[in-house]
Amino acid sequence: MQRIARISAHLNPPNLQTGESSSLRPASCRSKGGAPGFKVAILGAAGGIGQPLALLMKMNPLVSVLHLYDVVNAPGVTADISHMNTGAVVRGFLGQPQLENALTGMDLVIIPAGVPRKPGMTRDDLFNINAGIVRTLCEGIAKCCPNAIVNVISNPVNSTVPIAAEVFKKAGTYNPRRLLGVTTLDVVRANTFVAEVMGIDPREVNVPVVGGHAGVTILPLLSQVKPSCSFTSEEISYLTDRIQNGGTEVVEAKAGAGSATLSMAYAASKFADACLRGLRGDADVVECSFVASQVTELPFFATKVRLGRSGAEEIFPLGPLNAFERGGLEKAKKELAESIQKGVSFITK
Ligand SMILES: NC(=O)C1=CN([C@@H]2O[C@H](COP(=O)(O)OP(=O)(O)OC[C@H]3O[C@@H](n4cnc5c(N)ncnc54)[C@H](O)[C@@H]3O)[C@@H](O)[C@H]2O)C=CC1
Ligand SMILES: O=C([O-])CC(=O)C(=O)O
Repeated sequence: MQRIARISAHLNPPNLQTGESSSLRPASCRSKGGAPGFKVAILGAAGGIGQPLALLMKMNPLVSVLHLYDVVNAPGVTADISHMNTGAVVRGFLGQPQLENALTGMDLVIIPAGVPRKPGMTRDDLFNINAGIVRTLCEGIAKCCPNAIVNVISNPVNSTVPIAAEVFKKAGTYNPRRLLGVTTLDVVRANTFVAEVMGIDPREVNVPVVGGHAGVTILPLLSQVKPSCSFTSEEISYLTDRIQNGGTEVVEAKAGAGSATLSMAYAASKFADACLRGLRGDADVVECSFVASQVTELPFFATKVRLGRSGAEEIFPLGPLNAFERGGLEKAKKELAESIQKGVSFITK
């Protein structure tokens, strides 16, 4: 049996369309579906974020089936990832005709599809291309896996999440608990930069970052850092600026070759893992996310949320803010209101 498997690996190259091994493979070697767990799809899986994210999700023991969808290169990425000897069964899907098969039966759909920034661009400059991509993908989700949890990574998140919500409303499948904008990278950066300033282990730091995911809408609540720290006003100004502009720091360092991909894949996999632990029924799974919210007068806002079997089951209030943070909140809300409206109008106009 082992010998047959070894020989078949040489004789049966992966299917060029899907990256799965061909039907020439002996029946005794058919995939049995791996360990029990959740079914996860990554849309945009061949991209800068998609590839390392696929790697990390293939390593996640909560994942039993991993679908990798892209409009280019999905078979190659799938063939490569599928050789990892971890539990998840990997299948590849290439191009729009295969979108529905990629989505059918999924518990969690992660969307890093779309163009990234180049130096000099804002995230909003990506709207014209990425809005249409997110709309098409969400139409597929509404049709094929309307109960899936959806993690939106594609920028501008402040607009793409409202776009997704409007697509789901139109299709009659909208459940605000299940639509989650991924802002985890802001928290990951905040934890790292605060730990550097304080000279402590970044794994022990937790900085709530609220608002949205662009410039001044990224609002780190340094007064609520755990373990509790006190900062000088110079440190507050340095940290706030570095956290708000962390994305631009990477875009400039990559000098035209894209934006954050590796730290983002780490952040997306951390957030997806939290969603899966919530789906499994674990208690006290709390992460920041950009969600439908009544914490402010805006229809969407990022705060800490508790993730459970039905998605974002509890949305936590902002907590006490100091004067600096209250000022930041007003600036964040002004820009967020416009970005949210722009996303809504893209579908409803
Ligand atoms: N939420 C966040 O914190 C972050 C968001 N991003 C955003 O993530 C997005 C992706 O970034 P990268 O992976 O670096 O870009 P990339 O260009 O390397 O990869 C994007 C992938 O999406 C695919 N794609 C394009 N149209 C598609 C469609 N209709 N269906 C499926 N796949 C499609 C492309 O073929 C490509 O493989 C960008 O919009 C970027 O701004 C990036 C970093 C952090
Ligand atoms: O800055 C960008 O364009 C990508 C992004 O959202 C981030 O790295 O936070």
